[in-house]
Amino acid sequence: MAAAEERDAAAASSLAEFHASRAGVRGLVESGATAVPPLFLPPGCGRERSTPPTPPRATAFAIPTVDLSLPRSATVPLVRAAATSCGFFHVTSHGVPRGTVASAVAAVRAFHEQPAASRSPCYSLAPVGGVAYSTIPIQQPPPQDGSSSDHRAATAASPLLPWRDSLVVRFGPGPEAPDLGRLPASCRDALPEYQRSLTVFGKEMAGLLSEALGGGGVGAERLEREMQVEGWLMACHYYPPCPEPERVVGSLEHTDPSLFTVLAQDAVGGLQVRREEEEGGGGGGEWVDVAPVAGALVVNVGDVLKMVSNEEYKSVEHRVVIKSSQDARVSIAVFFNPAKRDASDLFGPLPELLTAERPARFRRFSVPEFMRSRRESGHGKSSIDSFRIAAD
Ligand SMILES: O=C(O)CCC(=O)C(=O)O
Ligand SMILES: [Fe+2]
Repeated sequence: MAAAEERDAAAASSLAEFHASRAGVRGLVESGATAVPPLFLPPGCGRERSTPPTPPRATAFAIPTVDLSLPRSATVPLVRAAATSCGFFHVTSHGVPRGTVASAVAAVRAFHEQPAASRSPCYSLAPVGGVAYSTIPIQQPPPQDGSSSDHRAATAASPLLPWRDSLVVRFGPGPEAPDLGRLPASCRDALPEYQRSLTVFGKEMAGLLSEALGGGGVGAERLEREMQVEGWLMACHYYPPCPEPERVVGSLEHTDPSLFTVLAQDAVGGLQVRREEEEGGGGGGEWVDVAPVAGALVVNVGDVLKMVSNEEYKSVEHRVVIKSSQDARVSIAVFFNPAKRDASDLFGPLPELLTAERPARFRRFSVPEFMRSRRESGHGKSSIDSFRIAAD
């Protein structure tokens, strides 16, 4: 066997061994690991190099805040300014009771911190009964030089794991509730309650994002009508403390495929967004921390809304770094996606946004087509390039 093939085979077998433990990254920490196994080291950041990557520059930048206790005449322009500039904002006075958020975050922590024997029956890379607990391998971006014709095969040959375990719960579609029977009692109560509360908040957010589009030309129900916005997919992340935090990634840089995402995070921190300097962004902007704000939820625009808004709104790259060798971090992301998912349900820039000066920048697409493109081209911002209409 050639050396490269041997390395790939060894990596594939350590990945299989890791999944077979069914205990996640937390299992490694519990077993007393003092060094990070190679599976978690991004190429160029430790596998071949002994020096750690340069940490991001500390920047005094805070994402905007939208206070929903203000009158609508004030919140709509605030949402517009935030979604068109940095694509990420904090929302306060959002109507989701503090206790509901705190109970959900505590329940997620409780799930991940129960003994391995209790959480391992849920370990699965594919959702069973709407529930999956696993360390989801990172799909790495394809090489820039186009040398790999089969990106997925290349990714499978050099697996990379995030320093994160996730409990993913799908609450819909359909009347059937997810099977939460194997989760601790705190999760069975707190997660559905949080999801119900977020559904109400998500509708309000969809209305605001809709009304803030096109400088007043699009009605508050427009997105809801077009896309039947739903918030059924909940990713409950747990980032264990890491003995070598600077060598791992909690989440590789990516954009969200959603219309928009709502994130609750505890006080540990680690989420970073890439600031884009100019329209279109060169991908070279600096990384800045989204410091946790007590009581606030984070909202970010996803790729689908970026395209539907004809790029008025920004879907910004973000990532998670591990800050601590002591504290585990918990976050809960709820993805608000279009409910219409058939190949015949086409979405594209809303016609009322299009003018001679600003013609459609994206062609129409269906959700399955969009998800396929994302699988093929990685989770970075280039995944929507295949829908872009070239400017003359
Ligand atoms: O944990 C976080 O702060 C971010 C999670 C995230 O970006 C995602 O689930 O898409
Ligand atoms: Fe994300």
